[in-house]
Amino acid sequence: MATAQPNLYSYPGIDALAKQLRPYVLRCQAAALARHDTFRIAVSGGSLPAALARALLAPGNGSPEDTPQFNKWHIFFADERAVPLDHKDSNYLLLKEELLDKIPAELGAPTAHPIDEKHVHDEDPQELADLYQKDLMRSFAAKDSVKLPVFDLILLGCGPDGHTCSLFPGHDLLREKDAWVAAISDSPKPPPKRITLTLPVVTSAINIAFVATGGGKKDIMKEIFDSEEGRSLPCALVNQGGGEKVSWFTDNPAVEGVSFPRSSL
Ligand SMILES: O=C(O)[C@H](O)[C@@H](O)[C@H](O)[C@H](O)COP(=O)(O)O
Repeated sequence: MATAQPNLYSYPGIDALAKQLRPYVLRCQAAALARHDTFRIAVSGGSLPAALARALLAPGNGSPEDTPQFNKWHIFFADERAVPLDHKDSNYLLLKEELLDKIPAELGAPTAHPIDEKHVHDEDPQELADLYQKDLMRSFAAKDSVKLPVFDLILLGCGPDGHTCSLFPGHDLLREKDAWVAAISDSPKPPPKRITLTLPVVTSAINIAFVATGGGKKDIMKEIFDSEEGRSLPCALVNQGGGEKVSWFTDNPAVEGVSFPRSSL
């Protein structure tokens, strides 16, 4: 378990947040391309795709450091709902509409890794999770040769109950140690059937970033950052497991009243 603290950044609003999220993501990109000439990331649903698009689709200064090289990106899903890819609840559809469809051709096209939609209507989403894990194995080498996939960056949201990915407070899935991808059939946030990266995969990433905005988040942010009782919340477990690899991009209303010290970039 990591000992160093996560970084908590706070900005006046979503525009200022997006301006800082962009160089953060692009620094992660540069380090990943230097390491293995590919940038492997995982993204969540909710408000995250729109924030990411606001950061990355803004005009840059044209320098290589400030330019997304999307043709080197492999985008996986931190969690996904067991619905067809054109369903309104699909995180893939959300990312496609918010970001993928809007990337100018000259920036190249990322390789997206959606779920296998042939299995979205199965009674049990386990097959969907197993197939997604196989997709990860193809990208991150066979599971036997690497214990866990190491993403260059995982981008997460924080639910009002402290969930992240589809890892919900008090759920058995939080104890999963072996699987890379797990199935859940009783998600408290609809729709109930989903797949999710597991906690060990999330905390093994080289960089982990949360985006949390709006006054609706301030109570749960206090629990996650300031209270003992909040230590078992999924977001707090990511903080404990990821330590200084974790960065929170928030706006001021989301962290109003939070005493945890702010970092600056
Ligand atoms: O597919 C999902 O349901 C999400 O991945 C989920 O974990 C989300 O990130 C949080 O619920 C925060 O959502 P907001 O960013 O919309 O608050």
